[in-house]
Amino acid sequence: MKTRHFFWRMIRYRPGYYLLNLLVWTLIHMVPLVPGLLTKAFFDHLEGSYSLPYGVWAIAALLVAAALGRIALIYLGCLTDVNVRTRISMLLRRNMLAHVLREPGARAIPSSPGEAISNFRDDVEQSEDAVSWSVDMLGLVGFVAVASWILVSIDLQLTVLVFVPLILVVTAAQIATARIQKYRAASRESTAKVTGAISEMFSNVQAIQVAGAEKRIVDRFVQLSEHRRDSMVKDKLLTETLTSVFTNSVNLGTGLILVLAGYKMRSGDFTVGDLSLFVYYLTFVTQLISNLGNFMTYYKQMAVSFERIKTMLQGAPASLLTKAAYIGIGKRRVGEGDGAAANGRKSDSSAGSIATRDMASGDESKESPAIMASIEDELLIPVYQAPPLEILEVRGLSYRFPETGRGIEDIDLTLRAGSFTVVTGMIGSGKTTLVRALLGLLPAEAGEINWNGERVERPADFFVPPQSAYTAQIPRLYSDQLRNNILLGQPERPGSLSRALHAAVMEDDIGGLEQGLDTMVGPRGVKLSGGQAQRTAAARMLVRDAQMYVFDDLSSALDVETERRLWERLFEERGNAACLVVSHRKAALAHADHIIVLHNGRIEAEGNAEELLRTSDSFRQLWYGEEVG
Ligand SMILES: Nc1ncnc2c1ncn2[C@@H]1O[C@H](COP(=O)(O)OP(=O)(O)OP(=O)(O)O)[C@@H](O)[C@H]1O
Repeated sequence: MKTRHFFWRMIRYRPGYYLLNLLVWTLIHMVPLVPGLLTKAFFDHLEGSYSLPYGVWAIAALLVAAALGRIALIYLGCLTDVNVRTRISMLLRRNMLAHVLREPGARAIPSSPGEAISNFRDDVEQSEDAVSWSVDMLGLVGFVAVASWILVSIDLQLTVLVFVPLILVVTAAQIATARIQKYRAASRESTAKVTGAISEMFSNVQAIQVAGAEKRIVDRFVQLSEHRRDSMVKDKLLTETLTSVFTNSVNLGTGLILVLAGYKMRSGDFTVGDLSLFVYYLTFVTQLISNLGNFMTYYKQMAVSFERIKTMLQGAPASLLTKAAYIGIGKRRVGEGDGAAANGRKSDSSAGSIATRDMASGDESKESPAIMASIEDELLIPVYQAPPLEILEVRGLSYRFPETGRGIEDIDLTLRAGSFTVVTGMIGSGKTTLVRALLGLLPAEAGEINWNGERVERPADFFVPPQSAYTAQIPRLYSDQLRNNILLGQPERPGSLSRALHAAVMEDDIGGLEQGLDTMVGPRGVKLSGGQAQRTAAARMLVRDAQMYVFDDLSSALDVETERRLWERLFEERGNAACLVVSHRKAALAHADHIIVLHNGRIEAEGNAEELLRTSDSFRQLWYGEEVG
């Protein structure tokens, strides 16, 4: 999609609001035609070349009325402009957010969170600015057309001189266009780097302190800020230089006209009223030129922002940015996820076909009313309930990180209901990548996943409760009560929370917290230990009754005894659910029906612990290495 299509689609989102804004601002820019003519009539009356029908006071009253009318219109224009701006920026941000939430979780944004914030904030604002400035054009061009016609009928030669600066300025702006884009891209990029560095610093304060790296980090921050200052100054300087070119070329034109008008007045061809009209209209022509320049600048800057936003989409069609959607203001319109679309998905889903569900959940490029849904509707997919798990088969699963070329290759895996499978291997052998690719948190490059023989087309949508639940290697807690961190919006069913807490071996920890489950935890609350955080994440997983539980190195922060209790309890409580566990600890390996040993992203050996101790060197190293360690 080209920038102009993006621009056009933003306008088309709420055409009524845009047209109203256009109308109001066209009137605002056209109204000054009236005081110009009134002023001319006034001076011509004084000079005696024209007689006013209702006298000088009527002119004064009309001038005041025109000024008041314009003030009222400008007030209205501010309201309509805010309405258009808000809707456009909310739509862009909403669609960007919906896209981020639909991307494979582990690669939802291609950059740092700080850079993503800059995309959400600055780049959206830039796009909104360009649309907002476009509404001035019609009124200003209309003003110039009517004013030109009036001025040409008075004096052709002088009128032409009004437009010479205009042509000069447009040419200058066109020449400077390439540079504006370059400087704007550089300044946006350097801003993103600074915000990225701030977010990294804030999230790694402890690591920086223990490494004694404060000075190095601050030096790097200063360097990035310096670079940003440099590129911002260039960007601003060029923008301001262009603005001054716009304004001053017209001022020069005004001077020329005044000189020429002086000669003409001496010869009696030109009245004081004519001069007042020329001078009055010229001010507004100046405004047109600088606004035209502003609009061109904003448009070019928007082109840069659009490119940056597109990189955030990671190859998804840019049309999804401007896809009509409900933004929470006013009434939902047809095709904006009025609930019917979501219900449609639900009923398709309840038919139980994994393939049907996939079609309904949508390919972004096939725009149909069914996918024109609000974020909530789009994310309401997990209502799907697959038939009870009998067998999950993974064939040829592959994923490589583009940055390092490392990952997993050609993985085959079978999980049966009630089974306990452990994935093990040395550090960096691909264990986490395997579970993430299986769950759709990374976009698998090849491979097939079948649930009871039926193909799972979109693992990211499918592998959520009640099909599966997952605990990541590094659990994230929110600044909220412990209870809410575990339930995460799920309604509390009688006994479910206490069962999950028991299975996750958390009762003693809860007893030790002054406010128990109501204790605030997370970044702004009580700091839990690594093991407590991991078990909170396990409880969060276990409170969701799932048919498959996936643990990524759950026990890495647990002592041996707690870990042993955890696996034992899990064994008792899991019912017929299948467990897929990433671990190299004996407590987990000893429970396993089946163990998969990964090496450099490939399956090196598999079997139970006894078999592997006989056949696999790597496995022996892992098994005995723990004892040595
Ligand atoms: N975000 C990433 N970008 C690029 N390469 C990555 C990324 N994450 C992991 N890798 C690489 O992919 C390979 C597999 O990593 P993975 O995290 O799956 O290993 P692992 O077996 O889970 O390791 P660990 O035991 O340390 O958790 C490693 O070589 C790693 O360097």
